[in-house]
Amino acid sequence: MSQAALSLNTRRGAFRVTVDGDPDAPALILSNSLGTTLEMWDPQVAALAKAFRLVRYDTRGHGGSPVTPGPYDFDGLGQDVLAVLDALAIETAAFCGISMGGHTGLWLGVHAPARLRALAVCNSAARIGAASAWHERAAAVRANGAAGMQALADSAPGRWFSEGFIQAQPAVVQRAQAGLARIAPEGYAACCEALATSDLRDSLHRIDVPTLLLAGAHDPVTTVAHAQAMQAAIAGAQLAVVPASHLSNLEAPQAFEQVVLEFMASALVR
Ligand SMILES: O=C(O)CC1=CCC(=O)O1
Repeated sequence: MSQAALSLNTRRGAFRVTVDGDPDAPALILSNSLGTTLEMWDPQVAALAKAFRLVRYDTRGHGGSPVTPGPYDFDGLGQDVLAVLDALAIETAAFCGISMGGHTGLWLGVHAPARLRALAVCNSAARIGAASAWHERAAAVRANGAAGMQALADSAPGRWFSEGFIQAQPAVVQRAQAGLARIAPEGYAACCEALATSDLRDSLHRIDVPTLLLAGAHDPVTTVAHAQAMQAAIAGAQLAVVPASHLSNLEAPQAFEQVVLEFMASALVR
């Protein structure tokens, strides 16, 4: 049973946060993907909170965190993480993020390495998608509001899950779609614009924290090849491939948890 979400006052606004696990354990902060909230991590809470002081937050523009007008950028999304850590008096933390959340982790690895003990970048890339496609998506959402979010939710299963999983686990898929339909259009659009403008490919070589790159074997968005390219650029980075599509923590929760926990255990004893 996880703790109720709280509204955490930080220097960058009031973020919706949950904190589970032993307050004296090492901190691990989890960062959600585009169009989801901290609830995306519900399947992982029991396993991860046994070993960590587990912090989850809604990324800006999502859930109960500030929906400030866009565009956003990853300097801002990364500073948000540091503000959450500061508000909780956490000096250093391990970080795990999926997709947009993983890209936020890459930004932190480049710009705030002193705050990170370990970095798990899951289903992500140093450059996610094409700028023009993100700008088009942002414009469509701003133009169509809630109906635009519903259209994105209708098309989400093919971006997020493999066909077999969609057939086998319709309740999980529908819950994720319903969550996406509830995201504020401006917050979603503003994050699309952050993705449009961020390219960390030339900065990855600066990351020197222990790094895991977790990819989904069937992910059509951020592919195994994207993870391999990041591995080639980040010294000592580990690569793991799990049998899943894009939202791998939902599609292959046990494999996801095992890979992340094994990586964190080895990284945190260094
Ligand atoms: O388009 C999607 O929903 C997939 C995705 C890209 C970045 C992200 O966080 O999710």
